[in-house]
Amino acid sequence: MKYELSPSILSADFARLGEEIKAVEQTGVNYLHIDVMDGMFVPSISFGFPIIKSIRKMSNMVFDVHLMVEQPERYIEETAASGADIITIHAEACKHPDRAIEQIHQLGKKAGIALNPSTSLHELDYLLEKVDMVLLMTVNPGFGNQKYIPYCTGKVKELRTMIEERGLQTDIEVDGGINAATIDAVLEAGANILVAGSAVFGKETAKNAEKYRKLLADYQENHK
Ligand SMILES: O=C(CO)[C@H](O)[C@H](O)COP(=O)(O)O
Repeated sequence: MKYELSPSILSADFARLGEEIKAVEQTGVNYLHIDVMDGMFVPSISFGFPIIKSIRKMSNMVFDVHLMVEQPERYIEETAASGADIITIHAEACKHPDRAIEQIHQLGKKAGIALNPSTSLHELDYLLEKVDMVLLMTVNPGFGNQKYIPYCTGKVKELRTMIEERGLQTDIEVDGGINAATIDAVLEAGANILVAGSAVFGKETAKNAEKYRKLLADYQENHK
């Protein structure tokens, strides 16, 4: 399994966004987590497609776009056109997730389905075979720098078992409160793509990105 750090630019200094992204990219981190928030599905509003288009021009990282918006199907085409590589929609926000996932694949992008902490894994019963990634929120979505919700560890474990029992290779991404105190638990539970916002961006962005990149590379090396 491949382990990836996906630094969330929600915690970056937007006045120096290009520099911040370069700092993580230069350490060899492959993914970049991009949260689009609409002020409806989640309380806050982050940024939209003009920003994604601009940063696409200066970065070759895998753009891991997390649509925290109501009726995300309205924006799938624009997300793809902006330069996303992975498009993740929330099961709670979408009336026809099966159709939305198909649309993402038709546009040549990887599809992710996201679940809030208290949303049951049963939402995945008929979708798991269709997605490339499941994003499990490990905080209630909407803000960076929140505390990891401990019951999510069991949920990650349960999902990894479900994936293995079905003979799939689906990625599990965890998002929210991932830092030095929680990283071991989510890795041991079976997550392989780790979003980290406040643990990476800040005064020592490059140093933090390198620390977690290396930790994941070592973990991968020891779990072949
Ligand atoms: O989805 C999110 C919040 O809703 C974000 O990805 C958030 O940036 C994670 O931040 P942190 O690592 O600081 O918890």
